[in-house]
Amino acid sequence: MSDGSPGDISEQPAVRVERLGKKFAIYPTPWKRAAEWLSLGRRKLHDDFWALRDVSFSLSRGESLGVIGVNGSGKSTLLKILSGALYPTEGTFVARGRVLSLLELGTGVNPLLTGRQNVITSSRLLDFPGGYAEQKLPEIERFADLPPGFFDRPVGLYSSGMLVRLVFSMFACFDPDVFVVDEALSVGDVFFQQKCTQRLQEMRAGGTTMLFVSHDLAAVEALCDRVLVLHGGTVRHDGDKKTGIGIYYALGGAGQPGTRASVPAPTHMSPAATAGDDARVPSEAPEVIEAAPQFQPVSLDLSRTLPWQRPDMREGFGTGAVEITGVCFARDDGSPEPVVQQGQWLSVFMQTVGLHDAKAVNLGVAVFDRHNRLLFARGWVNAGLMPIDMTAGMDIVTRFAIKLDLEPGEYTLTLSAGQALPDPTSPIGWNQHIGGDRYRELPHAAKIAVIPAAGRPRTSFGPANLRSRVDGVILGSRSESIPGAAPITPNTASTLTPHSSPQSA
Ligand SMILES: Nc1ncnc2c1ncn2[C@@H]1O[C@H](COP(=O)(O)OP(=O)(O)OP(=O)(O)O)[C@@H](O)[C@H]1O
Repeated sequence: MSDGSPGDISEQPAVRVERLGKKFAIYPTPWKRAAEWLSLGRRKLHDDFWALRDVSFSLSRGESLGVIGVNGSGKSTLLKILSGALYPTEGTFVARGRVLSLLELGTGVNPLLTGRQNVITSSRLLDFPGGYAEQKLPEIERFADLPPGFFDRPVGLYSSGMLVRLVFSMFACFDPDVFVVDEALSVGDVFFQQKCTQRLQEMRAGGTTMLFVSHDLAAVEALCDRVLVLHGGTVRHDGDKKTGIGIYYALGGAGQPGTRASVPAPTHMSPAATAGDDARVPSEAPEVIEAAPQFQPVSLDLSRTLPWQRPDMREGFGTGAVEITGVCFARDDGSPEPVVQQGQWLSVFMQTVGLHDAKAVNLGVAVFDRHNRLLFARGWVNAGLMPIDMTAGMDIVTRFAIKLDLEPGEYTLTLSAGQALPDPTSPIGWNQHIGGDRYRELPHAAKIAVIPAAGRPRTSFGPANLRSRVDGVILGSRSESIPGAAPITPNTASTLTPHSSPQSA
């Protein structure tokens, strides 16, 4: 029940759900449904199934709730009720203001109409005043950033990614009071996902209340203030994210994180890695069972022509004393595709040219995930290279070799030329933070991808494969004091002996 009445909405919860329940009738066969119908209610030939039971919570204006739970826990049922697509069997809910929902993306979009016509039709269906959609059209078209001409082509010709772009842009620009979003967003490419994350954060800051259903815990972390864990249709947790995510894991959630991304297949890659001081194994690290990349300083080989591309400069900023003119990549086999298997190295080459005098230039690269989270940043100063005074016409190529032991997916690179600041307290005399004034910075200048490592057992889960060790020690048999526990025998003890499959160090 959406309550569009004005009043002082800031005082009241934006969404209030009380003892909500949804019961489905499950018929063993279709004819039993027909037979029950023909009996005019005299015979009950179905089982009742409660997909949701006794769910209560409330959300303040501008709050963002992540709804998580294992498959079939009732997440979509809850959000469909709140979006008005399903009636509850019991309980009540109030959502103040305009509720827009991205659930089941594409429903409600007419494939015969163009993107532009769909925006206008949707605004009428949503009861916006005349002229509202026309006024929003430029913003929607700009945000969707469809390939040239597609905004005026029938939506039936769109790819799934283009459809996501259109529908998200339309609903985000329609300024909802309550926005219901689901995993549909994971369909778009990494640039668009980052744009969506940023937009959702702006909407939150502007007072939009959000309900976000996802199995993607990174998205929940990035976008939500609070987490609701559903299990078997009931609430298991309503509160802080960390506890909620722990409960979700304990209930068997996120069994296969991060394997959804679809990225191009790699060409052959040699197993040997290239240089990088990160390959050094700390003294306390265990023996490396997997053939670990060796640290071999490699001089920058510029004898061959590098396949420079122009970086994406659309979001660039800075004083302009230095320009970043090119970016290109090299994998271990020398091929230039920016796609590597998990755990392999990618060399990122950055070309920088001085346009005016620029003091103490520190050149750096940063890796961002699809939720725009900074995963890694490193520049000359971090790597122990001295910043350089650049003059007009000076041409510098930097290679950043990075071991991409990240979960499969797409990532973006930000390239920067900043001004390093002297810092007498730092061991190298320079402030090692990447922040500071920028001669030039190109956010999201290029895209890279990580794909699953073929034929290699997965040695960890989560966004990054951190260096780690796992030890097990049997202290003795306590099976008598633990009811139901199997006794520890020499056989089970032998399972703690490292087996021969490769492990990460
Ligand atoms: N129309 C329906 N008729 C019968 N059962 C249904 C119907 N819709 C959903 N269910 C059942 O209700 C339960 C909750 O479904 P729901 O789609 O809300 O789960 P979910 O948490 O969104 O799952 P997932 O993560 O797989 O999308 C499931 O057991 C599902 O089979």
